[in-house]
Amino acid sequence: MTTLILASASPRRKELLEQIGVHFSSLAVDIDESVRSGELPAVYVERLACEKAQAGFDRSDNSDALVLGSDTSVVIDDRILGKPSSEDEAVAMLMSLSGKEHQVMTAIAVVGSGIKASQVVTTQVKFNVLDEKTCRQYWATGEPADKAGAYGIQGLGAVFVKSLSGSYTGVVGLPLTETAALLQKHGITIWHR
Ligand SMILES: Cc1cn([C@H]2C[C@H](O)[C@@H](COP(=O)(O)OP(=O)(O)OP(=O)(O)O)O2)c(=O)[nH]c1=O
Repeated sequence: MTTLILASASPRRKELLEQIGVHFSSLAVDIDESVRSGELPAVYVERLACEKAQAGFDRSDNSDALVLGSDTSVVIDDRILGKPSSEDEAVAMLMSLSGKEHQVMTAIAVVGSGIKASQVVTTQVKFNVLDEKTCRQYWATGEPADKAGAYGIQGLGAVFVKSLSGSYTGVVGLPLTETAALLQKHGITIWHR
């Protein structure tokens, strides 16, 4: 049986993978997350997911393991929003999403011996109109700091979301339908088989 390693430090990704009954271990990887000049958002998230999976495979001492990596970015008008590094940046990100539709792109990638596969899952999210005071109060809760686009749909940030079309779990960080299919294709068992 192939063993699975999740190359991630994200508690959300761990919880999501546990949710579908997959057995795995985790490994934190550190890669350079800078965007290359002219790099398209979908190309960027897919490259990062592949680099995380590859870094996990290189670090693991089990060459029979399959390593899963993932990356999430919020995209508004083709601009990539990663994690905010300050209150002002978070407020600017949230205000740029206010009253508009944006995309959340999450890429998943697997790397194993002779295996390299990846996929990007895009979800459309419409935001309510926000005001700056609310954005500052939201920053003070601590929730936005470690999240792409400075919000968490699974937390207090749920009140900002008017509608969504696509993968809810993809927005949280790991699109479960596509992840289950990718893992099963490479010999990993999920809850039912
Ligand atoms: C939009 C959105 C993002 N996020 C999170 C998902 C990701 O964990 C994070 C984006 O950062 P990532 O760089 O994708 O991942 P990470 O640094 O948290 O973890 P890893 O170790 O796997 O690299 O934003 C939410 O939790 N909820 C949301 O609604």
